Amino acid sequence: MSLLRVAVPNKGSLSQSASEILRESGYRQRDDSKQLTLIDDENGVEFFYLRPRDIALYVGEGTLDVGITGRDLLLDSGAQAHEVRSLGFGRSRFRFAGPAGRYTDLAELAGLRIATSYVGVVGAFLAERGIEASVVRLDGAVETSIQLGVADVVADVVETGSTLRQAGLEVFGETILESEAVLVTRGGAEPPAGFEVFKRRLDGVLVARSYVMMDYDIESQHVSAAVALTPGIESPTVSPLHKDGWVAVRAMVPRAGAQRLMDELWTIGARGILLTDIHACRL
Ligand SMILES: Nc1ncnc2c1ncn2[C@@H]1O[C@H](COP(=O)(O)OP(=O)(O)OP(=O)(O)O)[C@@H](O)[C@H]1O
Ligand SMILES: O=P(O)(O)OC[C@H]1O[C@H](OP(=O)(O)OP(=O)(O)O)[C@H](O)[C@@H]1O
Ligand SMILES: [Mg+2]
Repeated sequence: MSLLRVAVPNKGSLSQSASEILRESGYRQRDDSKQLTLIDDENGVEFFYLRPRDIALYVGEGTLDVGITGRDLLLDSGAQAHEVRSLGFGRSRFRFAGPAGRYTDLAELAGLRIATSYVGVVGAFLAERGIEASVVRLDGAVETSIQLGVADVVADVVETGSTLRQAGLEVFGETILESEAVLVTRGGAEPPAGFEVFKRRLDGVLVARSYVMMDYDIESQHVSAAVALTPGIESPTVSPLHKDGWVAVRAMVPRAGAQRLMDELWTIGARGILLTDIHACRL
């Protein structure tokens, strides 16, 4: 059987979380950050640890079947790879920034020097708006380029904003793009063998991360009100209790807001309300 070839970020912000979700999905992952490839025979997958910036290119060329990278890096690459689903980690925004208080509107970019590591994203944005500006390509630490006189503004990934603040810079104009880690495959091609199982495993972990299992007991007369609050994914399980007139209800509920839901259930008479983590699932 041929192995599914999967690209995983070897360094940077996405690397650890990418390996984590793969581990939770039941795949082997490297223990040594210098390891370049790893074969997980039992699961029919070979992992290639690559720079996240290069991953869309390998997948777009069809050299590798699937990759985990950032949406911003995928768009920047211009590769023939496409986003299959977002993975919920490595969230950031791509923004323009300049000296605090200097600029307010992206129309002011005309004629300026813009430092960035994302030449593709910035070039496409300027072309779309018909703004003429020069782009200075840097590998990293772009925030320092203004102070050093090689650029007037920067376009970069912003997460907490603390790097910008430290450099005395401030974002201006609207957000260019919202990024997070994404799963990519080759655009327009048939999904490779083994991909459906791989994707279903990751989907299972993502659902398990965003849902919890809720159990409670309630008098039968209140069960429809309670079930309206906890409809579950398909439908909640309602089982009889030994105590007459009472039932036990079990349903998956979104993790966010689960505490509020417990308060509401209590108010309508539910008791013995329990929340438990789900580790994986297939829905
Ligand atoms: N705080 C962050 N800084 C940089 N990139 C981030 C951050 N949070 C999420 N990301 C995402 O990580 C990807 C950048 O990958 P990259 O390999 O450049 O990592 P990095 O965190 O910049 O690490 P390094 O600069 O050490 O290589 C992008 O998709 C970006 O949106
Ligand atoms: O908004 P923040 O939370 O401060 O994060 C954003 C900063 O983090 C990244 O830099 P990184 O540490 O990857 O260094 P680099 O510029 O050398 O890539 C990114 O390029 C920003 O500079
Ligand atoms: Mg970086």
